Amino acid sequence: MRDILISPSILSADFACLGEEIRAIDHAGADMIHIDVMDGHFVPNLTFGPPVIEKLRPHTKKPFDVHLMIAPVDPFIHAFAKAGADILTVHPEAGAHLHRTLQAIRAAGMKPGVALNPATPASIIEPVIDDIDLVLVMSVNPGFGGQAFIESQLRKVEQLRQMIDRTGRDIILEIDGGLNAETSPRAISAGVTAIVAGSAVFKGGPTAYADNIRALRPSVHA
Ligand SMILES: O=C(CO)[C@H](O)[C@H](O)COP(=O)(O)O
Repeated sequence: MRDILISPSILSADFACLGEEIRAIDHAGADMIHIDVMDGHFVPNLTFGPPVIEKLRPHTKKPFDVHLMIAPVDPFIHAFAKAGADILTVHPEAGAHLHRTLQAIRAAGMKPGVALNPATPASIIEPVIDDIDLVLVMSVNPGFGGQAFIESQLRKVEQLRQMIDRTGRDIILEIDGGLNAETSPRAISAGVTAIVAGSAVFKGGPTAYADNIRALRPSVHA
């Protein structure tokens, strides 16, 4: 049985009190904090950048799992490292030099990750698999919380599970979009080791967060 990490997406948190929200999900059992950075160009939505992340950093010791939905990425890598990102995940669709970007993320002291849009094949990972610590399968088109899970992404998870197992390395296989108590066990059975969830964690307010996180982490034998 694999340990499953739960990484609540603060996209669904109350932006007026993000520090309190992060403390609440930390105490409720989150393993990482998933932070969605959107630029209104690579995706049709806007969130925030390094200055906000830097202000959030003192609110928890849990890793900041930062998903960049921005293009270009390279000019901002050092700003995210300085702000306190632990994992920095980028899209191959966002730039021409994925390998160079991943090297720069590691050189800046962070763990590099690659995110795959629903229409991007698993095979794009092959040439860089030795350079990454995380693969993020987007099970919705990125940009918004609360969308329906795209079933075809489970097949991609199975393909990536085999590719990762062949490396013998402990690469996190994460899925994001439409995860809830029904879809999460199926993603875990397909081979993910980390679940990102926004609306399913933040629904019901802080008193519900612990139960909501527990519901995403059933015991599944892999
Ligand atoms: O990256 C994202 C959108 O681009 C979000 O993390 C994701 O959609 C989570 O939201 P929900 O769990 O409500 O589907």
